[in-house]
Amino acid sequence: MKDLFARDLHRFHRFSIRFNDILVDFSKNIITEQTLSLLISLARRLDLSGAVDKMFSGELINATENRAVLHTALRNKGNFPVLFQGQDVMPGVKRVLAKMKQFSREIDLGKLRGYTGKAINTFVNIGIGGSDLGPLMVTESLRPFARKGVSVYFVSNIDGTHLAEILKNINPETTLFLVASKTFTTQETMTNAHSAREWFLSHAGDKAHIEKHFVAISTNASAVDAFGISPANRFEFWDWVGGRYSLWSAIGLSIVCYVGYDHFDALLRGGYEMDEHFRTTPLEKNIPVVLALIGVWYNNFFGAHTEAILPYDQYMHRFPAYFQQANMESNGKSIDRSGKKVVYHTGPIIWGEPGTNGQHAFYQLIHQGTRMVPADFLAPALSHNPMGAHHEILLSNFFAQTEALLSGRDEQAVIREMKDAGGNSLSLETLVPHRVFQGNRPTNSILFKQLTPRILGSLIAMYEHKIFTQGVIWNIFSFDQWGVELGKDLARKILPELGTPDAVTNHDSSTNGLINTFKSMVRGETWGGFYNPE
Ligand SMILES: O=P(O)(O)OC[C@H]1O[C@H](O)[C@H](O)[C@@H](O)[C@@H]1O
Repeated sequence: MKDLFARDLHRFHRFSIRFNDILVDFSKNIITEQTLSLLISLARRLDLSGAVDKMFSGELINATENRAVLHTALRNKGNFPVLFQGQDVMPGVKRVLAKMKQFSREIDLGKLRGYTGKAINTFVNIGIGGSDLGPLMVTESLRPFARKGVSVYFVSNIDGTHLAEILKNINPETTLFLVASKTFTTQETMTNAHSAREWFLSHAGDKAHIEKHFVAISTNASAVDAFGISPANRFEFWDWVGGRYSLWSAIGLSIVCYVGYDHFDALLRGGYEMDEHFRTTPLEKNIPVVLALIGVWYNNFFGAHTEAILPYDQYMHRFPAYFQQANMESNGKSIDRSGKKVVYHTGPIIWGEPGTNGQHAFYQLIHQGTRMVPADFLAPALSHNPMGAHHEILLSNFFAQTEALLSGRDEQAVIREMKDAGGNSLSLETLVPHRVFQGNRPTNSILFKQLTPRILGSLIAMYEHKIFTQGVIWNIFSFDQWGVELGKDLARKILPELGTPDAVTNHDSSTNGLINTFKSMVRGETWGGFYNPE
């Protein structure tokens, strides 16, 4: 890469794209113009543009679930009709948005009141996976835009500790629970929702009060009824919204409660703007496409296993976790669209933490480890919390890290520096190889003006379309998630076994041993060695 930069003084201009208030610099990659044009030919050969049209026009591209993939309709600010099976989905989308807006107004006006007449000021989203990570990541990212005096909590884990710790902090009189589940059958969410309802009733007494304290967000009207939430308190969405792409739907209600409808609307606008960019920009200048192709380049030609997402913004601390689900659940597949096993690698492992924390934790491996870790660095030019030199220090680290990863530090430079610092010849010899940085480690830098709802919307949609593009290249179905089923099925079978006094013998010896030791620990037995079925 260093040579490529030396040979071409305009490399930054050639390999970066500006879109609204976002700059995507992909020049610090091991690519030339030829690399990109070959990768773009690959995308053309696989008819990426045709695939994009199919998604936006509501074809059943989620073939293994026989569903369309239309989360883009949820943020369709162009107001053009979006047909699904011959019917325009936009009137339904607008109806739900209007209901969310009205709900937001009622919060603003203090009209949303609990069973004792006090104003609701606490919102607890109960959901998991796509019904948790999206709204959680967005509310965290948009904290500077929060309504005054309002708090939001997220309960996802089936571990009772998650709910219990939140219940300690909230007042049933002023709390609204948002039960968010596409299917309304997810074990964790339904268990948490029932426990929250019991807790609420233990304070409020009368079941009639539930109406003021529970709303549901779901595609499953009858299950919502069965839970005891009235249709007036149900916010609907549709099968053509994938769980991990659903924050734009009514699943975003907790975002609306926390930051208000107008900011949610700006988030949708940002998403829409990126959709338009993705739909209409030639592949060479198309941000999600270029990022996707660069990802394919390392994944399939360099053997990179992972991709790091490193936001230099504390508010974005859940951004890597959100895209861990979006990406790994979408592209963690090994069967292609014709049902055959793929003969190449598909989705990478996604991980990351906010900078600069990561620098003091795992960057050592990124700089000097044996594996290539392509990394995206994201940072805002302006902080919401200007405080002394904090932001300049933060950004100096952002710039320094990608520069260090590109340039490294060779032996001569290490020796020079050590001599300048007065090292003796013995320490020179032993230490030099350890202090050399090879460099040539790829990064994308995504610099944006400020973390606003609109820019956040664009950044989320950018990664969504990157994932989509890679799914097309790898010829896999990105919108199903059959891989989460087996564990769920087995847990359902194991659950009743945990309550019986007898030892289990019907699993492999490890699983038997673990279950039986668990039972013995719960019974308070003293340690008697390993369980032996004989
Ligand atoms: O929204 P729900 O129906 O409760 O689903 C919640 C989550 O659980 C499933 O297991 C899927 O893996 C996720 O994609 C989904 O977001």
